[in-house]
Amino acid sequence: MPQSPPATVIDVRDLSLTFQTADGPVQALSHIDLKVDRGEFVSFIGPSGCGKTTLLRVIADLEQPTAGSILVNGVSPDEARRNRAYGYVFQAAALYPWRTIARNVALPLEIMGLSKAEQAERVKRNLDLVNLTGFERKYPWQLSGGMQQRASIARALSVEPDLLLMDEPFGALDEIVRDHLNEQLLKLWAKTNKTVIFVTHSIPEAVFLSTKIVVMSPRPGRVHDVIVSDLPRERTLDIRETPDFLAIAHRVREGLRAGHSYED
Ligand SMILES: Nc1ncnc2c1ncn2[C@@H]1O[C@H](COP(=O)(O)OP(=O)(O)OP(=O)(O)O)[C@@H](O)[C@H]1O
Repeated sequence: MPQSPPATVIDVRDLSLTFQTADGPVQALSHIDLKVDRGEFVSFIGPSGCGKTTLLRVIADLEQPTAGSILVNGVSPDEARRNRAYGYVFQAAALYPWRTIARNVALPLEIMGLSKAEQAERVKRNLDLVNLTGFERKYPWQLSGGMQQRASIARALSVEPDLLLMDEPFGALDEIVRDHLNEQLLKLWAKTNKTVIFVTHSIPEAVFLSTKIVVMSPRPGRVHDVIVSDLPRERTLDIRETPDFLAIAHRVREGLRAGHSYED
C-alpha cells in the first residue's frame, strides 16, 4: 500500500547559509526555523536582499545550507528534487521563444520521457487550469506578460508536483493584471490542493494570497514573524477592504519596519 504523504511538507530547523564570495563571506540566512504543512499557501516577504530567493532555492536544492537541517516531503531536498516534488516559477516567465506555448509546457515532460499521448494530455489539462486553452500554437512573444506567466505556471504544474515554489512571479506586471492573476492563482490552489510557497515584496499580495505569512528581516535573513491568517480560504479581492485583512496587513508592515535596520 502506498504510504500517505507526510503532513509537514517543509521542515527547516536552525538553518543558516553563508555564501563565500571574492569579497569575503556573505551570510544570507541565519538560524531559520520554519514548518509548512500540506495544503498551505505560504508567502515569504521582506526587504530586498533578505534571503527570500535563497531560502526558496534551498528548498529546491539549488543551494546547500551551511548549517542546520531541511526536509522536503520528509526527505532531503536532493531526494525531493529527484522525486519531482516541486515545480518552480521564476520572476521572469523564462519561456523558450522558439517553442510554442504547448511545446514549452511539454518540455519537462519530454525530459521525463513521457509518451506523446501522456504529454499531450498533461499539456491540455494544465493549459486549461491556467485558462490558456486556445493558445497552444502561439509563441511566447505573441502573449501578454500575464499570459506568459500563466504558461510558466502551467509548465511548473505539468510535472504534477505536490509543491509549487513561486519567486515573485507577478512582480513585473502592472497592478490590475497582478490582482487578476492573484485571484486566478487562489482558484488554482483551491482546485489542485497544492502547497504553495510564494516570494513577494507586496504586503497586499502576501495578505490576499496566504494562509501563513513569513516576515523576514534584512541580512542576514532571519524569520522576524510568522503570521497565521484567519481569513477564509475562499477570498475575492473585496476582502482587502475588511478590518481583518487590514489588521494582518498592519502586522506585516510593523514586522517589516521593526526588522529593518535603516542602514541603507
Ligand atoms: N550566489 C550568490 N553568491 C553570493 N551572494 C549571494 C548569492 N546569491 C545571493 N547572494 C546574496 O545573499 C543575499 C540574499 O539574496 P536573495 O536573492 O536571497 O535575497 P531576496 O530577499 O530574494 O532579494 P530580492 O527581493 O531583491 O530578490 C543578498 O545579499 C545577495 O547579494
